Amino acid sequence: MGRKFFVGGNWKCNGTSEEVKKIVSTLNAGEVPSQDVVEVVVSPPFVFLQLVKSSLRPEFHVAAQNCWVKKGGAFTGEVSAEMLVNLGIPWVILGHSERRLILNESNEFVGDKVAYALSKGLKVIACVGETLEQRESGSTMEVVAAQTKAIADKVSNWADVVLAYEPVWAIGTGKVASPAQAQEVHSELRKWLQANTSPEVAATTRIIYGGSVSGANCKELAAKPDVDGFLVGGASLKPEFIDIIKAAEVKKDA
Ligand SMILES: O=C[C@H](O)COP(=O)(O)O
Repeated sequence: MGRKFFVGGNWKCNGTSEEVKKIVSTLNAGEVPSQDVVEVVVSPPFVFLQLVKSSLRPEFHVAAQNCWVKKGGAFTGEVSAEMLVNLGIPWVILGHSERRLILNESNEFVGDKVAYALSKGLKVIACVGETLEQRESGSTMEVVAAQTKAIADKVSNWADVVLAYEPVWAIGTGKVASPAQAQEVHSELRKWLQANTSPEVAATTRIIYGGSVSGANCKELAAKPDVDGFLVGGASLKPEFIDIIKAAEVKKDA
């Protein structure tokens, strides 16, 4: 199938330059599986992207946490896809639930952003996920399918997309989805891709899990067949991120 394990570290709105340097030196010193086995991408705030890019070990890559929905111009406070490309930033996270829920980014807006970023040559970590209320009302699949559809409607080439399933109730709460819960949604998302894009896209697109992933729970999650990696928040700021990267070995041995 060839889905290389993918571990993203989303640093969110955290860090001083001193802290960032410390995290980078921990990452640089970490013993991790080779890049044939795992792809690692860390996502510092915009202002630290260059610092991280220039000091991080070369086999790890960087991602921005957002970009503007179309060509740059009179959009105060925004950063365009063109700027990221110009600075050699290969990845961008789009549709994170913190942006969907706090900044009111709609499914369609996220779909437009993903399509525009891809058209400029960026690779995209596209996030989907349900709230606790939606899960409890039984609409998890309906919600994540609608979020994925808004992307699929505008995107034909999925080769540069990693789909991150991040249940909102698990983000930053310490309440991780069980491996079975993650597997269930990932498997349904893969079925959705099979039915609505193509069997090839379904078989090759990496679907990663995010929400309170830690050094302690990552191996069990990684053992599930449709969990192709992680998008890690809080733990990506800590040395245990190295242990999470090492969870890729679970797949190698599978
Ligand atoms: O993008 C990462 C997710 O929001 C997960 O964050 P967390 O690992 O702190 O729960």
